Amino acid sequence: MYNVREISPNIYWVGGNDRRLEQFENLFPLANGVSYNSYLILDEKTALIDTVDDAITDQYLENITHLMNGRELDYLIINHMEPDHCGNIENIVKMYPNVKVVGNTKSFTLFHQFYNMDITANQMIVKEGDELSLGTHNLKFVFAPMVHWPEVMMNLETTKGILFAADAFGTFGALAGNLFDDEIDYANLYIDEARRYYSNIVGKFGAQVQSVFKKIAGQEINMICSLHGPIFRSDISLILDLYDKWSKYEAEKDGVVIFYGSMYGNTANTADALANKLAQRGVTDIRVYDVSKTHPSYIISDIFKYSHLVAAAPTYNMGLYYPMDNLLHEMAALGVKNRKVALIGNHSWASAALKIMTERFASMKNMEIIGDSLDIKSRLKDGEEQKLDDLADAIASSVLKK
Ligand SMILES: Cc1cc2nc3c(=O)[nH]c(=O)nc-3n(C[C@H](O)[C@H](O)[C@H](O)COP(=O)(O)O)c2cc1C
Repeated sequence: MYNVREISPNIYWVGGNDRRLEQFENLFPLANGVSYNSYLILDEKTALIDTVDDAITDQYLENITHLMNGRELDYLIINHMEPDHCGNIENIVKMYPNVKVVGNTKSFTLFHQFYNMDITANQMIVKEGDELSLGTHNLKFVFAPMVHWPEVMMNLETTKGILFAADAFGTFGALAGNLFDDEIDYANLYIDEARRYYSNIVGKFGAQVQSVFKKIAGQEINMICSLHGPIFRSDISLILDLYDKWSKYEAEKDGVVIFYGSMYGNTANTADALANKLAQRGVTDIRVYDVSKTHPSYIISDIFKYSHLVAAAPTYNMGLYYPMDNLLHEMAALGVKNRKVALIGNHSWASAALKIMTERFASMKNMEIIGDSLDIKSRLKDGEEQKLDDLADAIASSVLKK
C-alpha cells in the first residue's frame, strides 16, 4: 500500500524506511534502521526531489504512482548522487521518459559512472543560483559542494521557505510515522544519532558546511527537509545551532570522553580509576569506552560532543594497539580539532604507544595535551596513585575551569 504524507500544500513526503539494513555504508551500525526521504511537488509542473535506495524501490514507486495519478512528471531533481538516493533514477526515467533530470555537470558525470542508462537526452543542467518555477512554487539551487560529496546541491523553495537540504541535517534511525520535529521528542530520540551521522559522515567537511551557512544567511527558512530522518518545522534553530557548533569543531558540552584499549585489563583499570577520580573532583559528564568493544562511530560522536578527551592504550608489536590506532586514524581523517587531551600509555618491555599517540594528536589541529602523560609499566601500582591524582587534577581543573 502507498505510504505518503503532505508536508505543505501540494508537497509530499514519498520516502520510506529500511529497518533491515545492519550497517549504513556497510560501516556504521544501525540500531533502528534509516529513512530515505524523497519529496514530490504537485504544482502546474510536477517535480520529484531525489529518489531512494533500491532497498525500498517497491514502496517508493507505489507512492509515486499513487500521487501522480496518471500525471506526467516534469522534473526529477538530483541533489545528491550517492546511491542511497539515486537507486531509482533509472526507474523514474523509465516510468516518465520525457522527464527532465535536473542536476549540475558533476551530478551527471557521477550518474554516468554509476549507471548504465544514458540519460543525456533528459539532462537539464543548472548552475548555482538558478531558479526553477513550478507554478506557485519556485526552487532556487544552492550548491553545497563537499557536504559531503562534490556535486551536492540544496533547493530553497522560496515562496514557503522550505530548504531541501540533501544529506545535511539528516540522521540515522527510521521514521515511526511521526515525520515532523514537533511530533516527536527529537532531542531524546534523534540527536545522538544525528550527531553520529554528522560526525562520521559529514564531519570532515566543517568548512564546507560553514560556506553553506553563509549562502543561506538571511533567507527565510521555515522548514528543513533532509534526505534522512525527521523534517524540521518547529524548532529549526535547534539543528542549525548544532550544525554550526559541529562544523566549527566546538564542543557542545564540557565533559570528558575516556577511550581505552586493553588486553589484560590493566589499562582499563587505570581508565576506570581516572573516571572515578574525575567524578570525585566534580566532573559530571564522563563517558568511558573500550575501543575494542564500542564501534568507533559512537566514540567519534562523543568526541564531537565533549570538550576533553583521554586516550589510553598499550604498546602492541612496537606500535599502538590496533583498535586505538584505527580510532585515531579516523579522528585525523575527520579533521577533529580543538580539544584538550590527556594521554596514558602502557607497555611491558619497550614503550611505543604513548609516543605514537602523542604524535597523532600533535598532527591534529589545536589539540592541547594537558597534565603529565602517564606511561604505565604493565599495571599502575597503588604506590603510583599520585601520578593519576595529578592527571585527574589537571583534567578536572581544566573541565571545571578552576
Ligand atoms: C601481541 C602483543 C604484542 C605486544 N607488544 C609489546 C611491545 O612491543 N612492547 C611492550 O612493551 N609491550 C608489548 N606488549 C605487552 C603489553 O603492551 C603490556 O603487557 C600492557 O601492559 C598490556 O596492557 P593491558 O593489561 O591493558 O592489556 C605486547 C602484548 C601483546 C599481546
